[in-house]
Amino acid sequence: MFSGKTTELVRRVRRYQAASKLCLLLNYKGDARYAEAGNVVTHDLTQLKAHPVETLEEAHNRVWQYDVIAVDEGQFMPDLVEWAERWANEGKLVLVAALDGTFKRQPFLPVLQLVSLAEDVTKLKAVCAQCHREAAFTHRKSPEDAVELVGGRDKYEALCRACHAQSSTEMALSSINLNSPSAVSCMHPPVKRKSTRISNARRASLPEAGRENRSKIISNPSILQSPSRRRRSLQAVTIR
Ligand SMILES: Nc1ncnc2c1ncn2[C@@H]1O[C@H](COP(=O)(O)OP(=O)(O)O)[C@@H](O)[C@H]1O
Ligand SMILES: Cc1cn([C@H]2C[C@H](O)[C@@H](COP(=O)(O)O)O2)c(=O)[nH]c1=O
Repeated sequence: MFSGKTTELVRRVRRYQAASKLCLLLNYKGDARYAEAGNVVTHDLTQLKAHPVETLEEAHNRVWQYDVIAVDEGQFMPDLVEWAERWANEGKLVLVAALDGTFKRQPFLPVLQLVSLAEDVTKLKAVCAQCHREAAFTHRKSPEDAVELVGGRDKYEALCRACHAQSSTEMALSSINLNSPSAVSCMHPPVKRKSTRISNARRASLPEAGRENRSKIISNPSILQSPSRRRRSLQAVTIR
C-alpha cells in the first residue's frame, strides 16, 4: 500500500481520456472509506469518478461501450482473472491496480495469476514508514487477522523487509498474554538457538512485566521470525 498504484492508474486513465479514449473505471464496492461512494481516491486525495462493483461480472453489460477498462483494488475482485482476460481478448485495453501480497506477505492469488497473463507489469514501492528506505510490503497495525480489512493509514503502513519482520514479531509478542496458561502451554520447551537470542538493547526496550519470560517465548521459532537487519533484499527478475 501507499506505493502509488491508484495514482498511476488515475494518471493512465486521464492520459487515455486526453487521447479521446472512452474509459470505464471500476472500484471495489466494499471500500466505503470515502464520502463519494465508488470514486477512486488516492492516499493524497486525488479523486476520479468510478463505478463501484463487487465482481467484474457486474460491469460486463456496460464494457462494450468503452475502449479502456481500469480496475482499482483488483485483489478484491473474485473473478479478476476471468474477466480481465476476456475483455483483453475482446480488444479492450485492461488496466488493473492491485496489491500482490497481504499484510502477512502471502499472495493475493488472482493477482499473481494475472501477472502471467499480462503483457506489462509494474511493481511500485512506497517509502518505509520507519526507516525511509524502499518499502515493498504492508504492515497491519491493528490486531484483526482476516485477509480483507479495508483501511488506510489508520490500519496500515508501508514497510521494508527488515522493518516488516521486526514489526510482525513485535505484534506476535504483544498478542501473547504472558499471564495466560494457554499462552504458556503452547510454547515449546526452551531451546538454546543462537539466531533467536534477544539482545540486551532489545530486552531493555521491552515492557517491565514479563521481561524474564521473553527468553522462553522467543525460543519458539514459530513466533520469532525476524531476519537479521543486515539481510539483503530479495530481487526477482522475470524473463519472458
Ligand atoms: N509511506 C509512503 N510512501 C509513499 N507514499 C506515501 C506514503 N504514505 C503516504 N503516501 C502518499 O500516498 C500517495 C500514493 O497513494 P496511492 O496512489 O493511493 O497509493 P496506493 O494505491 O498504492 O495505496 C503518495 O503520492 C504519497 O502522497
Ligand atoms: C495489505 C492488505 C490490505 N488490505 C486492504 C486495505 C485497503 O483497503 C486496500 C488496499 O488499498 P491501497 O489502494 O493499496 O491503498 O486493501 C486488505 O484488506 N488486506 C491486506 O492484507
